[in-house]
Amino acid sequence: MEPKENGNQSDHVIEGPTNPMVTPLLNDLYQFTMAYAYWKANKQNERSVFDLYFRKNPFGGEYTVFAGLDECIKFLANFKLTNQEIDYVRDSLPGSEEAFCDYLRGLDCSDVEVYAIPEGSVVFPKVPLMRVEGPVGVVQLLETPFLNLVNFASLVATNAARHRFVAGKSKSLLEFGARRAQGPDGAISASKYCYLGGFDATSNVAAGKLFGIPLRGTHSHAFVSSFMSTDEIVDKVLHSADGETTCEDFVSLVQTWLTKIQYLPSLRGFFSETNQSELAAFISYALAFPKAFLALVDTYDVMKSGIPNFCAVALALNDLGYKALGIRLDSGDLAYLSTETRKFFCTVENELKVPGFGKMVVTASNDLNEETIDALNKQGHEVDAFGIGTYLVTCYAQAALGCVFKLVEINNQPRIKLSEDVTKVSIPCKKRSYRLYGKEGYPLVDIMTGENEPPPKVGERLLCRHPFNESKRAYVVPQRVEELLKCYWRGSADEAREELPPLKDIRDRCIKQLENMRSDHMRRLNPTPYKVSVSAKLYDFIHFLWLNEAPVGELQ
Ligand SMILES: Nc1ncnc2c1ncn2[C@@H]1O[C@H](COP(=O)(O)OP(=O)(O)OP(=O)(O)O)[C@@H](O)[C@H]1O
Ligand SMILES: O=P(O)(O)OC[C@H]1O[C@H](OP(=O)(O)OP(=O)(O)O)[C@H](O)[C@@H]1O
Ligand SMILES: O=C(O)c1cccnc1
Ligand SMILES: [Mg+2]
Repeated sequence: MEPKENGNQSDHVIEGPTNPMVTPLLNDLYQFTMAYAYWKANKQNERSVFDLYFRKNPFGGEYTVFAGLDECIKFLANFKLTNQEIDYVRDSLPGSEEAFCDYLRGLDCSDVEVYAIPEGSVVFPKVPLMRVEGPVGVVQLLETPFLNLVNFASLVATNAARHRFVAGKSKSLLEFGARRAQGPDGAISASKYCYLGGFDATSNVAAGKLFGIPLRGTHSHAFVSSFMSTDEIVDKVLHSADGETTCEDFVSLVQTWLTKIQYLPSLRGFFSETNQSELAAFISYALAFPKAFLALVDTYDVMKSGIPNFCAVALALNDLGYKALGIRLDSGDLAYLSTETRKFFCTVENELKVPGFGKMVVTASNDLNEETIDALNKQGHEVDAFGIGTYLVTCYAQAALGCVFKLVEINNQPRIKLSEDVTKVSIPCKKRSYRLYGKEGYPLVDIMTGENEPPPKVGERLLCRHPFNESKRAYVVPQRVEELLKCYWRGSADEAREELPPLKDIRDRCIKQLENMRSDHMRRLNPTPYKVSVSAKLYDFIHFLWLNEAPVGELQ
């Protein structure tokens, strides 16, 4: 097939969502109830526009990472109810007419359009992340699945981005959450979106296979405590890295090194007998993975056993031309232990003249989160990599993002949802949104306009108004204008639309955008809110509609 007009369109079929449980029935009953009632009222084909957006940034921050779009498009492109599903819906709507089943049978997304902000973008409250337009009967059925696909994805991607922010660019961040995640989809989604939000790797093998995320891992305490003594090691042979020499008894070589370290002038008296079952475990791991030796050093005593044992094995490997990778700490005071470990490594490097030994990787894990990493930074530490599970993947600090899906127009008539709580009032109309950049290259403000208003122009002064607060407004002269909503679906996979980029590209976009935010929006304590605004025209219209729709009270 030839590429279509704009050249950035993909010709292939869009595969289904990652999770086969994502079907049209992954929905709230009321969406089907409404679909039936729309159909009964012969309204099902009325052209509707819905906005998907959130109202407040999570984790006490002032930014959010948008994620989940790719899965929404995959869902929509394959939206079709099976006969069994239709039978089940009919049985769930007592008294529904058989002809409704024919309607459901014919339902697909060939008359739906989706405009969205590119996945991996930094986004802000009230600005539509997605604008979904189409026959109200079918678009109503997209609400719950879309919210399900976007809410956790964006929340966990933001959580990952926040962990990255506090850890710093130079640290490796490993997602270790599969065992603690909320079920299988919680685990797979967390691995995918933590990578998107800036993690480097996952321990989750299925996620590695599904999404090409780099896999990383160490070993557990079970492996260490499964060994009793070095007598268990039967095959002690290890060939050198270049294959030219053979060490017949690697165990003895390690033991010789252990004695040497013990008597190093600056380590004399530092440790005496180390744990021999731990030593056996380390030697066995090294024999299995001589090119990638690492060790969990806190099973018995980090400084008196784990670290000396690890160094003895690493030095023996070094004799044979291998470079050990490093250690993992999983308990205790991680600031103190990582610093002591680094000192030990540097002493070995200097006294035994082993270049690079002091630079081995120290990985830390154990109930880590933004706060503990921040505390470690303040104390000073020597951790190079953080392995993070529970707090990251369960989004322990905030349970949900709270994205909503609101009707903003039907049959070309703008609609508004009023609320006592002004933050819950929806912004009506089919809109366009733009990000305006200032002189220093940072984004200054997002602005929403009516669909037919002329776009903001570079160098032209523009009034940006707070959507609900009359006194809050500012003139902006943008140095760059970026239209935020792009077309991701226009009825079929063959119509001109944005590509669904590979996960790695989405991650790169996310990292780049986060780096380009002004630092006061990003700081953890009392960050400055990013401004979200509407054009003067849209402001006036919102308030006109508000007055029109709100009944006037009568005092008695
Ligand atoms: N220097 C530090 N500053 C602040 N928090 C730390 C520091 N070192 C470790 N932590 C955190 O303190 C908590 C210690 O938890 P806890 O007392 O359960 O573990 P532990 O006793 O070290 O190990 P175990 O898992 O064997 O019980 C963890 O959340 C860990 O991330
Ligand atoms: O602490 P998290 O951030 O969730 O990271 C994952 C944890 O999983 C492992 O612990 P394990 O399952 O062996 O349990 P334990 O640490 O509670 O003993 C690992 O040793 C980490 O401590
Ligand atoms: O590879 C690891 O070290 C790991 C993986 C999952 C959970 N805890 C640790
Ligand atoms: Mg643990």
